[in-house]
Amino acid sequence: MPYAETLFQRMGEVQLIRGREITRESLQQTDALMVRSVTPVGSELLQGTPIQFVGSATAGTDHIDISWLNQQKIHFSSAAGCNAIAVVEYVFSALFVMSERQGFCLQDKTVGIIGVGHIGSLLYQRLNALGVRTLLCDPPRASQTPVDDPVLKFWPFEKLVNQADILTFHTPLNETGLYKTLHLVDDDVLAALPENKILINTCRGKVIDNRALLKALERKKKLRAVLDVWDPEPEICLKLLALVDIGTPHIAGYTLEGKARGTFQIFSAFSQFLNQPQTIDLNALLASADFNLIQLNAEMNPGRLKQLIHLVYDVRRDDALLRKKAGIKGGFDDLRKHYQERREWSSFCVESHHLESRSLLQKLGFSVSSL
Ligand SMILES: NC(=O)C1=CN([C@@H]2O[C@H](COP(=O)(O)OP(=O)(O)OC[C@H]3O[C@@H](n4cnc5c(N)ncnc54)[C@H](O)[C@@H]3O)[C@@H](O)[C@H]2O)C=CC1
Ligand SMILES: O=C(O)C(=O)[C@H](O)COP(=O)(O)O
Repeated sequence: MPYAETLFQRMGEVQLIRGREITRESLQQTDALMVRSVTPVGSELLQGTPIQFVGSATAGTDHIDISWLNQQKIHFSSAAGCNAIAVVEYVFSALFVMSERQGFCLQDKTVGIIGVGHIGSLLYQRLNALGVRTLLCDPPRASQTPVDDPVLKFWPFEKLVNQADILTFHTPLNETGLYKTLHLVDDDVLAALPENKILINTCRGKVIDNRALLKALERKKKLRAVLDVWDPEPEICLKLLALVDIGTPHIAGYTLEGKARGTFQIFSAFSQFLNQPQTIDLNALLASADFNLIQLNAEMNPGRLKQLIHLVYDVRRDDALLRKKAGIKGGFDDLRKHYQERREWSSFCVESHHLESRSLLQKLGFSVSSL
């Protein structure tokens, strides 16, 4: 949780504990608890502790028993949308790797986005800017959007699965309920899936039944998978890793900006909870990126865009490291803890003579300037 110590010590004494090692005993003198996704928070951890505030510097909240916290009148705050840009940039990097390996052009494919919240809508915007056809599926939003809304058309899951060539998942993990996402992709969905689909999962491992996916990939069905999230983690299924095209250790959201925004969001919520609101400029705290200026001396085209995107972040780096370390005990967590700094596209300024190239890059989220 970058900057956590610097920020939270403005409010009191800070104790740092590893996320998987927090115990009830260690919280006996603690007023507020700030976690990330690896710490389950509920009665087992907090019953009998003086905790009054819980913050999670993450977008997902499935590790938090929110209804128990509400019952106990423990204030909870998470970091909605903090790492949406990071996940979208990860998906772009993976899409370009797959297009190169499979020899297709993204503009000839249809991308189905399942879950159109912070991440899904930004992905939709950026794919649109690139002229890639997208189909959207988000039943909770569809139930609130007027059916005749000309801008947003939501597809039922089964229909979208058939129509789209690439399926990318951006839902929360809902274990039960009307909008359950647990094993949204199961044996039945995989059996009915037409050939040559690409599945990308960057939301939660359990949204795809990993046992069913392994079986489908073993049957050598013409199916491709990109997995950042696994069931289980951190000791992932090595057989599954061997069969996916790209496998990474739950780092899709790990840009420095994304993580820092998470810390800032819960810090800001905590300072308001204490009635001591604070104004802090995130950009003033972030160090400038190691590289931040790129000169584009030709007009932007798909090949150059792929090169540029992989220059900034190439998902194959994380895939190679995971394949090397996943079999070693603690390897998955180690890669996450010592993650090599990754920056968002906006931290790179692309200089170009071409107005159209600059306009496209700007829509995609790069900073631009004219040469
Ligand atoms: N791999 C990583 O590092 C990261 C993973 N995540 C995961 O991605 C998830 C999505 O993140 P955000 O877009 O920020 O969340 P969000 O809450 O902004 O959006 C989630 C969207 O999914 C929709 N949804 C809910 N149930 C659905 C269903 N059954 N079918 C289709 N859509 C459904 C919601 O209506 C909402 O629009 C998070 O909950 C988290 O689990 C988020 C950030 C980083
Ligand atoms: O924000 C989320 O949701 C995520 O999945 C996180 O980015 C994952 O990172 P950790 O919280 O496990 O460090």
